[in-house]
Amino acid sequence: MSMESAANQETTAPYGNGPAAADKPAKRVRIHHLRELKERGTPWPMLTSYDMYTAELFDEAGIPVLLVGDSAANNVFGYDTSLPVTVDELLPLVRAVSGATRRALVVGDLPFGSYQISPEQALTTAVRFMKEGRAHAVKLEGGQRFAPHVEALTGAGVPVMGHIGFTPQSEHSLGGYRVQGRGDAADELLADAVALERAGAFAVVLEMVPAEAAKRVTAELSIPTIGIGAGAACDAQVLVWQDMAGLRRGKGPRFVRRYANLADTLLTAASSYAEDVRNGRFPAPEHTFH
Ligand SMILES: Nc1nc(=O)c2c([nH]1)NC[C@@H]1CN(c3ccc(C(=O)N[C@@H](CCC(=O)O)C(=O)O)cc3)CN21
Ligand SMILES: CC(C)C(=O)C(=O)O
Ligand SMILES: [Mg+2]
Repeated sequence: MSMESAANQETTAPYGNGPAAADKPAKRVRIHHLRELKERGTPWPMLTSYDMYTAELFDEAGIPVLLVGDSAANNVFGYDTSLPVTVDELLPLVRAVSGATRRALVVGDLPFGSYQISPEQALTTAVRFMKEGRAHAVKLEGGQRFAPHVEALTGAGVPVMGHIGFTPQSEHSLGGYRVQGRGDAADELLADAVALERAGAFAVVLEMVPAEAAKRVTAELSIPTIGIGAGAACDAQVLVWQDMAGLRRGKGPRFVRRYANLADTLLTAASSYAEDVRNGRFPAPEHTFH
């Protein structure tokens, strides 16, 4: 089969738009590019994604890094915290996102319980994310105490993103959603960040930390910092996509800005469809076969 007819087959797939990866050869974002952006002082965006449609759109929008967050627990599966989500639940989502992107670096978030036990467990889980999920990198929560875990992964060729500050997998020991790294804790935050960089992490998420502490960490590290509720001095920013696009209703965390109101858009669409079916206005002749 010629390349052209193979491409046509993709575009005439019965569902979806076909994998974006089929259109053109991949020019995947590389980790050293993120470091260059830091050196140039150019902030970059990261979003979560958990499915092929959002992955394809965010890739097209030029989001260089997509995170398949363990926040799928809250934003896909409807759990009240991120703790219950499993590797087996996340892997198909990672696979969907990596399969739908051409450029974005896809990071899989290791869920609670899948890496903390030992560096060996971390590597076993990370290998599943890379092989079965086709992730390009993985993320894990924790600082100095997880340096051996990060080393085990980077030593095996798995790029690792760290995550410190407020770490949702520890919300019960942290006593809820609270800003971390205030006062004396800022030194500990910096020590955690430095330990992750030394262990070979390629970037580190700073979640809900004072802007001053994030600024200091960002200045001290040569790898990019990615803030969520960590101020404008970070090298990059991340939001959960349903918060960014207003699909999730309710007030939500203070660090969110809404760029659309998908909740209202979908509610109106579904209500109009329901009304049309009930009134006999859908389907119309053009939707009907004879
Ligand atoms: N949709 C969604 N957005 C997120 O940002 C997110 C998730 N889910 N799930 C996993 C974690 C949990 N996160 C959260 C969740 C809630 C708050 C929150 O309610 N924050 C309040 C209180 C802050 C405080 O008490 O200091 C806020 O006003 O920011 C913060 C982070 C961040 N992550
Ligand atoms: C909010 C980001 C950093 C995250 O860890 C997630 O979405 O799971
Ligand atoms: Mg997470």
